[in-house]
Amino acid sequence: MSTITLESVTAGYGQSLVLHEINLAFDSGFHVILGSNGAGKTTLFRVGVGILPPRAGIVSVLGYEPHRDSEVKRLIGYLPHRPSLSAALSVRDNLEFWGQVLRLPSAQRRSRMDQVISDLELSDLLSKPAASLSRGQAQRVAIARALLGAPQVLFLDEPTTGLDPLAARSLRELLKGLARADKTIIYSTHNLYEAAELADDVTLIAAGRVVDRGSVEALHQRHARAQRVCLTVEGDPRTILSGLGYEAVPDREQWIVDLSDRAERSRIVAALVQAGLPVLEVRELGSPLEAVYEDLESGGQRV
Ligand SMILES: Nc1ncnc2c1ncn2[C@@H]1O[C@H](COP(=O)(O)OP(=O)(O)OP(=O)(O)O)[C@@H](O)[C@H]1O
Repeated sequence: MSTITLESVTAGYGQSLVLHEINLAFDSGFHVILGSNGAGKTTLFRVGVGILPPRAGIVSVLGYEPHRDSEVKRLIGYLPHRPSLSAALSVRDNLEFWGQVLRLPSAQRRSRMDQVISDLELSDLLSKPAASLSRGQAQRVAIARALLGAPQVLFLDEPTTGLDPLAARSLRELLKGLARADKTIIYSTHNLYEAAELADDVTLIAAGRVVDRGSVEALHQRHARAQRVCLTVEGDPRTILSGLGYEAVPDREQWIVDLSDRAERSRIVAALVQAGLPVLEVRELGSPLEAVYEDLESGGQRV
């Protein structure tokens, strides 16, 4: 049985339904959820951690129904979209308090606190009241809190939001290590580079429905049409390319070309070679998920 399963799950707020007939299963590894603002990612996370009961369908995490079995909440680490710390408490007391909520025995609480303080580089912040933290500092404390119980399952809703580039990188490395150590990580982000770097698989959500799921490569194959490439060519390719309907923009020794379709790559390379202009390199620019995302947003292929 998978660590997390959602079967025909429907969920929403008041009169409005947000998630429709969601069927998903996750095992250990890194699972990225992608979708535009309002697509339903945070709602999916709330259902997954048991804060929002589904209207219909079955949610199971580690064999429990999270909205019914409060025990499972101690086995799940959750970073909400807008994490709230206890403003008047220091960073240390926030973590200490959370360790008590999780009912960690005191020796384990101390060792886990030491671990997350080191992992999230919080030692200089421990005596500061949470209210005085910068946004990125508060985010690091909230992530530490989510990791405190060494949970088997992590739901992290845009965790790198507000982190500076080095803190974001060190968090990504930490989480990659956890995914390798058989944890199940459900992760939402709007950063497509980050998503492509981390994901074992990506779930695409639009208007509360799962529209596709797969590895970055598989999604790229299925969805990416337009492609921006960087060509390294011996000579000036502009005349040949303009004959094929493409504009080449010079970029130092290389040329940037926007292709309307991936399949055009081989056509332009063949035309250049035939014209006596050897092509030394064709490199796709940007994240491979960019074109996937564009296709998703333009209401492209649904599966
Ligand atoms: N507490 C709430 N009450 C009513 N409607 C809500 C509530 N929270 C979210 N919604 C609505 O549910 C829909 C999905 O919101 P959700 O926060 O799940 O999207 P999201 O994919 O996480 O978006 P974002 O990328 O902006 O964080 C939106 O239309 C939103 O307005």
